Amino acid sequence: MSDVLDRIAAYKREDVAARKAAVSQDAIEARAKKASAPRGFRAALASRFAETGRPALIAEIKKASPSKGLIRADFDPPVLAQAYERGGASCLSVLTDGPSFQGDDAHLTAARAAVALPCLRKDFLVDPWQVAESRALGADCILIIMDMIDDALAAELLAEATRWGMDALIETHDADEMARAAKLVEGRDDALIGVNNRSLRTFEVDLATTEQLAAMSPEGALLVAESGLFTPQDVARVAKAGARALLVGESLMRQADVEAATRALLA
Ligand SMILES: O=C(O)c1ccccc1NCC(=O)[C@H](O)[C@H](O)COP(=O)(O)O
Repeated sequence: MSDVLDRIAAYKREDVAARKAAVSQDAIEARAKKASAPRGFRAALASRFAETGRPALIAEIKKASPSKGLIRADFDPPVLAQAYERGGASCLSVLTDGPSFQGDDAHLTAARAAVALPCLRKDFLVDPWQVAESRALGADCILIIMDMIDDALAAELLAEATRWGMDALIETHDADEMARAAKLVEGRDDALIGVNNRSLRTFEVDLATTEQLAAMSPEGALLVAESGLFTPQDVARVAKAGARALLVGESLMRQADVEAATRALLA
């Protein structure tokens, strides 16, 4: 039986085929060219880390997930984006996948318009066409999930992101994926490598994943610890392992006062 990640990949391929049939490559590129200029996503994380010596926060706008179901009923992306910005986030991550996360492309455009922060389009990319689509929506960074695609497609997505002036967060979860990611960014000085503490196949979360993989992260890459971060102690643990940025969704999304919770997590 296929697991969640395989099911997501399957429906994404169908969805993208339908989107491409409706909007050609030329048409999506014309839209991408009209989008507001990319905001430096990696640069924002690097400069916050350089200023404070502490990991910078990528705060996630996440309504629901396959592992947790509904996370936040009172869900207003621009209001949440502003609370995150006031609370000290350096960047946003906005889920745009509908079937599994109750996300929407409009969440990204509305959140980005409400703040000055760079935004990651948090979605499952299985076709280079989606990179231009992401830029057309205003995204400043895309996500490349190594577990979901082969090396050739990962290289194409990364090249497309670079062509559009966007950053790419390259997500890994085990040693093999980290080795593939390191090869992918060989010779680059702008790598942004994520370690997801959650298995996207079993949903098991373990912060030891960051501790184990950090040492394998290529030199010069900015390391992002993703998922399962709830307390300042969790933050200190992944920082000690070498994380220079954090990607946090659920623990902040569950709080009534998102701005205060963001401040408290970073305190
Ligand atoms: O969150 C899930 O259940 C999930 C399931 C399948 C694929 C991806 C999934 N999440 C994406 C993420 O990586 C997280 O949204 C992100 O790292 C924030 O995690 P958290 O702080 O634990 O909400």
